[in-house]
Amino acid sequence: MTRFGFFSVGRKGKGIVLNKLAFLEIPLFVGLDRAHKAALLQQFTQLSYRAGDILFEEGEFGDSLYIIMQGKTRIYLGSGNNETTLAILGEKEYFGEMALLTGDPRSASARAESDLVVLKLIKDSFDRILYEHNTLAVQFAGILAKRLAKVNRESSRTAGPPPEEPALPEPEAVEEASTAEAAAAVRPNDRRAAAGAAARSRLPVALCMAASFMAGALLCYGLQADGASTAANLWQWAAVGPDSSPPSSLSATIADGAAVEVPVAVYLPKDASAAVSMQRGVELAMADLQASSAYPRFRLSPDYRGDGGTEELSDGSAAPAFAIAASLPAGQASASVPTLLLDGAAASAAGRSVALGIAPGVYAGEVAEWLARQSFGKVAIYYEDSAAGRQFAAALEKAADRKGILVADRLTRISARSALTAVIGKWKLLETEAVVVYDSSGEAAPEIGSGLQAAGARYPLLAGPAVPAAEMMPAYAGEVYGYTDFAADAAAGGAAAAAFADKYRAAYGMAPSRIAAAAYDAVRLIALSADKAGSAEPARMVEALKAAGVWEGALRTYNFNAGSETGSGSLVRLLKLSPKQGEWGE
Ligand SMILES: Nc1ncnc2c1ncn2[C@@H]1O[C@@H]2COP(=O)(O)O[C@H]2[C@H]1O
Repeated sequence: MTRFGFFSVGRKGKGIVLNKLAFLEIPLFVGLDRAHKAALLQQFTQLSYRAGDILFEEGEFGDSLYIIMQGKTRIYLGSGNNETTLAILGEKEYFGEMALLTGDPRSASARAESDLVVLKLIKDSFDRILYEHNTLAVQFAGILAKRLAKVNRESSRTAGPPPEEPALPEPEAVEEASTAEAAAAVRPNDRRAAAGAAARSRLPVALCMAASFMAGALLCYGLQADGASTAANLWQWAAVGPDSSPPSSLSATIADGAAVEVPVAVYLPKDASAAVSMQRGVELAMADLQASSAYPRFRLSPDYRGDGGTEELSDGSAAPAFAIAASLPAGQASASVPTLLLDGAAASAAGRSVALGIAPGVYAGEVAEWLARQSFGKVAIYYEDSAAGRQFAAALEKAADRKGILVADRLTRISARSALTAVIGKWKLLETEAVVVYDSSGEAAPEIGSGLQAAGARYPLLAGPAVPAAEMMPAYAGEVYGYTDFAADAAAGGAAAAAFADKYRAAYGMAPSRIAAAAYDAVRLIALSADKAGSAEPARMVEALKAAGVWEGALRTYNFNAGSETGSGSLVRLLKLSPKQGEWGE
């Protein structure tokens, strides 16, 4: 099987002419007149595949919708002997819409079942078309309800009820219930009931899009949540046990006189500005260590590795005693090197890894509390395209649902300003009441804020865990709130946070970001661990770090002895930007 092995690619307008009549007959476009259909046609690209070619795989980032013009497509989960077919779709049917509507990764894989010709529509065009042609939302709702009902029917046949969930009704009753849910959804007051019904479906995450502009039709989506498995993978990796043996070159203990070298692998994130911030945090800490000669028996030697940590740890350079990574380095599932994760929860990073940040799930819980206190009934989430972002979005959706708040839209990556305009149009249609942003660079909220401003929308905007600099936000006339664990953001940090912020400003002429502070802390914590352990031997350093107790850092004050820092209610700070002064306050 080849991937993307299409044998001819029709260019816009050229190959499509052949399919013009067929295009006009696609049921999805039934509500559009001929002129609109003809205009729409220009947005599509025609592609051809051979039988067996894979169009995309489960879990991938999805940026296109496909309509089948000729042939068949198999939609399936798993691979090899574990492959399960969800559907075989034929001419004039479409697939790939879920990732576009939710921003989640592909919920299933798609393979050409026969030689195949499809029309492909990229996300920007999809968002715009959905916004411009409301009737399409109703078509999507219809197909979606059918797919969901079929999945429900089949899963109730093949599996018993999952643990801790109410038993499903019989297959026929499920279909009725789906119809009832759809009917309930048409009455605006029952939208929450419908959202609850979707959330109770067998699929772990449900998304309901209220398209209230058209007779209150509601799209209820049942989707495979990726958040849970991402989190499981993350912590499985983080929980690499103390029994994995350290690199032999590191069993060095202190020799008389000379400082012991502690090689540190620094995995820079893919995002360029975050990578610069992280590197600066490391450099500042190194300079501080040298200047203060705080731990004279040890000399840290950072070794930068790029590309989001996808390089192998054992790539020929000195085996590191410790690693620092923004978040889970991909492909490091069995790393035996202890790692300080700048994101994630201290409580969840077991074994040899220690996370410095607050877990995205903890943020999500606090944000849901706040949303409930403000009496918001329906919100949209924009989250960064990372494991932490996905965890946050999934956890917020769950926590919000428990409080009767509907997450009307959940998306990641807005590729262009025009796409943002379309997204805001969608939020308006969905009657979103607030927008929650999860972004560790602090750059997304100002972007979204200025988009909202331009569109004349004034949703309260909640931004974190890196809150944007106050001076980046005043263009937005709506209310802006921040949530963070970064003491400097919260302007309530201790002496360590203030001293770090001063040093950073002096060195680089700007305020430090959250990731810079976390990287600064990470380097100092590694030096402290070696000093406490009296050794550069990884296992001993980890033990020493975990017994370090309360330690005031630049990012925040950590409690390494606490065992669990989650849910204490005091870890996450909520701030409000006062529009007149352009300042954050608690
Ligand atoms: N149970 C199903 N029946 C039919 N199509 C499905 C089913 N589940 C997923 N799909 C389609 O497969 C696609 C996989 O990628 P997306 O999640 O973007 O969008 C998905 C739907 O278009």
